[in-house]
Amino acid sequence: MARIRLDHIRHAYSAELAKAGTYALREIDHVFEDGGAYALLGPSGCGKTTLLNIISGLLTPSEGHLYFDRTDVTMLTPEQRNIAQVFQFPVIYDTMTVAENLAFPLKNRKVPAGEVKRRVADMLARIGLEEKANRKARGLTADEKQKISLGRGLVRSDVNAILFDEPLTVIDPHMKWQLRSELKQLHREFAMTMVYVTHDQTEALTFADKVVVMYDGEVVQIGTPEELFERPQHTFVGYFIGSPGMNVLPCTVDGSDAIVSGERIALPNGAGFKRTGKTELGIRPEFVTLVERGGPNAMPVTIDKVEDIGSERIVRARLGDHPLSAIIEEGASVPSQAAVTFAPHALNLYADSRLVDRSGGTA
Ligand SMILES: Nc1ncnc2c1ncn2[C@@H]1O[C@H](COP(=O)(O)OP(=O)(O)OP(=O)(O)O)[C@@H](O)[C@H]1O
Repeated sequence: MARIRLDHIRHAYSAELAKAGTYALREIDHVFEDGGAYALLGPSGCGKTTLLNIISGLLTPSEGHLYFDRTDVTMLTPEQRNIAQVFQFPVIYDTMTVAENLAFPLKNRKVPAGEVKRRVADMLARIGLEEKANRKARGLTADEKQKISLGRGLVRSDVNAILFDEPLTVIDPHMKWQLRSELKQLHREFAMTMVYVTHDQTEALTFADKVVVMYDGEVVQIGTPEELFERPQHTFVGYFIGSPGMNVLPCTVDGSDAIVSGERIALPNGAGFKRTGKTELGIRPEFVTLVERGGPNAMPVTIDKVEDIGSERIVRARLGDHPLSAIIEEGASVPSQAAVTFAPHALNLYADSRLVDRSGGTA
């Protein structure tokens, strides 16, 4: 498999759009390591499919270069790039049997018959279609057809990468989990380079080693699920990952304190910096504690509502004029004169939406 390097890639869908400065991808300069499982995650229109299509060769970028290992593949066709693709909807041959569909990409590449038989049998078991191996694909459900598509994508071992574009959309919800586990297992066994587009955070966080969060035509962070949770590099990542997302509170900075609605909050790293742009303090609801007013560092809040979500409750409150969510345990009491404290280690400071690092600069 291959290491994929995106070298200063930009893309506008027409010369007019480029002239107007409207780029679907504004600047992508990243490396996807050989054997890594990456999920491209972001809201509708952020550029995930555009980026995937540039990797597959369905689109040529307006600017920049794409490398598979050391080979510049920017101008190569999808066939020349030797990749496997799985799309949102099934792409299979209806007149072939399930087994013939799986064997097709292998026979095309002149894989010896014994090897084809072994790999097809293995894949049939993984996608749970052994009993339908000799049935024509035509009569199968959409769900089963998409499993064949997945199988066809995964059956080859000689590809540079396997690209998935929202492949589980048509799959029944209870099967999704099983197929995701199967993908993960295959990735572990064969260390395939996988790039998986989704707008579903659960799907991204359970599938990928590294999640590539995209926002408005840019990659705002590439990180493990833990990194995205603990240190969102951009306020969008904090807001998009987690349920509810990170609280983002407008603030000013005075020395090593942040000031939110007149409340002074000591920053953990004492990051003192002078800046005239927008500054915000990020704190996840998991690290906001509800307390009685009057205690040390307690900041008074107004509670709007408390939502039950099974084993926990979400408290929707306001700190001054700013909405603030806290997660508390199911049985925990909500003080009538409520205030909050923030766990110091979980405070993140942002300048113009980017995380301020320990030296006071932005990521
Ligand atoms: N063929 C096209 N012509 C012009 N603009 C396009 C074309 N395809 C996509 N775009 C625009 O490019 C931007 C990125 O689109 P893209 O489909 O890559 O986003 P996405 O993150 O995959 O969204 P979704 O999750 O809805 O598929 C959007 O603003 C979209 O309107």
